[in-house]
Amino acid sequence: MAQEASRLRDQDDDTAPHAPHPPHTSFFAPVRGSLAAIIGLSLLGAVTSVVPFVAVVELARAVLPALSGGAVDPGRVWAIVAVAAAALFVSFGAAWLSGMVSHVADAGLQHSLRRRIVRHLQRLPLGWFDARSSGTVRKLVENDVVALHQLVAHAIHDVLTAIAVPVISLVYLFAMQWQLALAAMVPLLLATVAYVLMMRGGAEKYARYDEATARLSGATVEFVHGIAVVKRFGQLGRSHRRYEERKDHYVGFVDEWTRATAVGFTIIELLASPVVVLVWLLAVGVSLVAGGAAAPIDVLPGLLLGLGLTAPLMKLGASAQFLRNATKAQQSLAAFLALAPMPRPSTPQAPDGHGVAFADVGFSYDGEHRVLHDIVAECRPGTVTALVGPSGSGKSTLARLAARFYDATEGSVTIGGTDTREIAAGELYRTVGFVFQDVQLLRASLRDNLRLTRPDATDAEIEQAARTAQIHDRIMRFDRGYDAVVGEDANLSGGEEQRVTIARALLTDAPVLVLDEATAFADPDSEAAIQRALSALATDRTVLVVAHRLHTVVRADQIVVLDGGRVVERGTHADLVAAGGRFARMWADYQENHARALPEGTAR
Ligand SMILES: Nc1ncnc2c1ncn2[C@@H]1O[C@H](COP(=O)(O)OP(=O)(O)OP(=O)(O)O)[C@@H](O)[C@H]1O
Repeated sequence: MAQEASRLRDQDDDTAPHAPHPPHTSFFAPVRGSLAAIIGLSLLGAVTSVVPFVAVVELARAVLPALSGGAVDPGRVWAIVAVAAAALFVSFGAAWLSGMVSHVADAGLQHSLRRRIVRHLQRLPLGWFDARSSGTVRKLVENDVVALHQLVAHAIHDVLTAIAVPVISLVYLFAMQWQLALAAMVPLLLATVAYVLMMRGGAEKYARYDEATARLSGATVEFVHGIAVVKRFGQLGRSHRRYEERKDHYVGFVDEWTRATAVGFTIIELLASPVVVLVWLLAVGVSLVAGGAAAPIDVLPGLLLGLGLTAPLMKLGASAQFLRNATKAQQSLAAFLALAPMPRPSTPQAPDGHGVAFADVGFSYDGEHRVLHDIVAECRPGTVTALVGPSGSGKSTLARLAARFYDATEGSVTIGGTDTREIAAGELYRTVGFVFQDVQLLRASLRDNLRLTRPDATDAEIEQAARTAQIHDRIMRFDRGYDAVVGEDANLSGGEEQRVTIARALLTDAPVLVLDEATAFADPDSEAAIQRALSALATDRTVLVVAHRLHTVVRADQIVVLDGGRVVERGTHADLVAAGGRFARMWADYQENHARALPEGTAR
């Protein structure tokens, strides 16, 4: 087990495993020794748990002669009692030890698995997180790992015991009195047949059950989360109806399944119940004795051990559910760990400067549909480049390539002349900061949120960044100022949250900044504040902004117009308007539609 501990440590070693673990085989490999010990101990526990019953039979044989005036051998009686006591002791000890070993192995396995998951998460392309909710990650780290816990810590021991005890008992019974042994098998076989018949099509039923559960939880989350939006747009009835429909579907399915299996379960319970088994074995035993096929003492083993044959069957049913969950969890963990990590450079290079250049960049998310074609663009340090274009033209995708959320499928993205694929991840994240539409503030103080990417920032630096991002005054209006906790006493509007993230980006000191839809939530007042904050960001930095509202890019040094994943125009606002092309038409439309919404002082 010391070796196992070191193997688990090796798996956790952040520096070691460039070599990926083969996903399927390696889950349990580090605890293989413990698993063997659990199996051995469970079997030992099963064998020794039968011994006291055998001892009772032998004790009866030893003392019965006394009833007919015969002599009892006290030495033999004590020997039997000693064996029974020792077996009981070993049986309990083995069960205890097996529980200990399995829980220790399980704790190590969970720890190692969680770390593997987290480490793998760190290596996945950032784009993977774009397309997934935190629920996906939570399911992997929590539910799937817990499903494996049930397997290692409980199911292996339970299943082995549930199979081994009846098998050992039957072997003993056949050795003692085969007719009664056969009779003892009857309830067991009938209950097994009933169970198999009842569970026919079980895989499909479980799949439908899982689907109904997932649909119901989806509808519940949608109903609860979206309640404000839904109410506002008068859709409460519809959302509630969807929830009701899914709840009815779920309840209907469970009801139908329960009805279909209720009779079967009752029959199994009856067949397995001690009273029924006892009456059956007594009837068979009495008729065997009456027919002269067995002596009364030969019936005793059947009565004692026959009773214990069917009970484990019930346990097996519950364990089967654990095994099913563990198999599914193992599959989803294996699929996750098999995801290709972002390739790491073998000899990382540092960028020389912080200009960003796209050279003949092509990109496809799925390997089939190209969303960017032959993009050539250069963003010089100290300038703002705005990406504009119709919805779906590839603006966000191009911006994300600069932050290496994904790697270009063709061509290259360079920062300071160095291909982003050749820059070490830490260096790249220090170089490129991003503020995306999906503002992520943690449930922590505003101060901690601001210095998230630069933990050593001083209070003065934090305040300076907040002032530049036009959010300092708002923060000071909270009773606890910078110590106010987001979501507790610091409740911010969408625009205010964005200014906090801009302040955070300012503090990061990243020389390249990628901003996507940074003004999406803003009202006209906070939008003007955000514009001032963005201008502050641009000083000495290379800034790439994905812009929807064209007035926000009037002052950009360069506007790159995308359409259908291609660059169709580029230039300053004045150049492009004068050229009378694609941008000029977009600008004219925009002015017509938004003229009244433009904040004061905006170029028109
Ligand atoms: N994670 C993804 N997986 C697959 N396809 C994607 C993904 N993200 C975007 N796309 C597709 O790539 C194309 C470009 O999308 P992108 O979001 O870059 O455009 P956009 O110009 O930023 O659009 P919008 O202005 O609507 O945000 C679209 O066809 C979109 O459906």
